[in-house]
Amino acid sequence: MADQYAHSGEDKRPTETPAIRWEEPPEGPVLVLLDQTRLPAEEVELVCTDAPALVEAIRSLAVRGAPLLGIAGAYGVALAAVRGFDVDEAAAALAGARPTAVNLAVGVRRALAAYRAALAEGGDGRRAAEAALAAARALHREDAEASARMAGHGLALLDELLPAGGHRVLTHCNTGALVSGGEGTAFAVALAAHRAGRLRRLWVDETRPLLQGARLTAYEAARSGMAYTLLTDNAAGSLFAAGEVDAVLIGADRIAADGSVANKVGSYPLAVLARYHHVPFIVVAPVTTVDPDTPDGASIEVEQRAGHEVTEITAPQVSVAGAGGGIAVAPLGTQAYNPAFDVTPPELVTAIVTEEGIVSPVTSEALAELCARARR
Ligand SMILES: CSC[C@H]1O[C@H](OP(=O)(O)O)[C@H](O)[C@@H]1O
Repeated sequence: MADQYAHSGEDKRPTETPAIRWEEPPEGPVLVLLDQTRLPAEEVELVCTDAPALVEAIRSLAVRGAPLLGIAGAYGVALAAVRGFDVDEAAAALAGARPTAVNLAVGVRRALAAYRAALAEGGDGRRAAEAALAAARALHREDAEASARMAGHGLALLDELLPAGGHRVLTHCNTGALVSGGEGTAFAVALAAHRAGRLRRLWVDETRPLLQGARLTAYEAARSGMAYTLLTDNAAGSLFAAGEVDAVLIGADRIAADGSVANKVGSYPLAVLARYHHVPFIVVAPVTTVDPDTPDGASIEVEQRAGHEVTEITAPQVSVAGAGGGIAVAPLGTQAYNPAFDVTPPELVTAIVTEEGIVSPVTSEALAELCARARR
């Protein structure tokens, strides 16, 4: 296929503004988020001063993506603590803001444990708040380090599995710096391949209904200078049939103990296509996304979102028209099925890449070891 959509440009930071940062202005500590619902049209920041504001930002996907949700959840606990709110109440609201990405509960749990441990050791509220903040900062740092290591492992796997020369990789949803303390998960692998001169093309699924691919991955890919092409989700099959896909790289929101992978809806059909066309289907996720306490895919709670996300087009540039704030593309009153995620069974997963290495094939023994690492 002609490279008519090749894009060349210097390798810039995906956005000038970090996805999340903790600030301590004179009026008191705040959590500053890059509002991802406004991208790619504009970089707008949300300033959260309490947990309810952060819960709303999580629910609206102003802040999103499993690893970043974990970091945000941990900072949210610290924010409640430093501002003297009820920390247990804040932690419960944050952990319950979205059900599928296990990282959110993990991040909240880490900061809450640090807070409670400081109190148990006789520390006062201020000391306990500092402990929660330190736990959030540590998770932020660890995720950035994990992202870099996953990128290295993932590129090595692509080089091992695929013929020499440029790799043509298809990805779904958004898994770059906007979901991470670093450069992301699956997108970080594509970025590493690009920087090594071994990415021939990144195929970007638009990812209906919220268009994380079209709005966010295309934005990050453009700024990186890599060759990328956007496609509708329903066009992926024809790309496989044309032999234009060498590997699929996706992220994850929860990996169950049996290796089932919950990820953005549309991931499971890609796994079936990849298997049918003998293309590696590679999941890239930090160990914090592995959930030893969820036994299998059927046990994963898949978030069901509002129907208007399907029946209306809601993008930063459009004006208000439909009930949900977008332009109605379906008759008003149309009911819609809108699962935010789907679950891919382990037998369709070629490899799971974490910061600790590559699990392939996905055997019960390898999964048991991965789960043990997740429990540490
Ligand atoms: C690697 S985390 C990114 C992950 O999160 C996305 O979901 P959402 O945009 O709803 O937060 C999607 O599942 C991505 O794979």
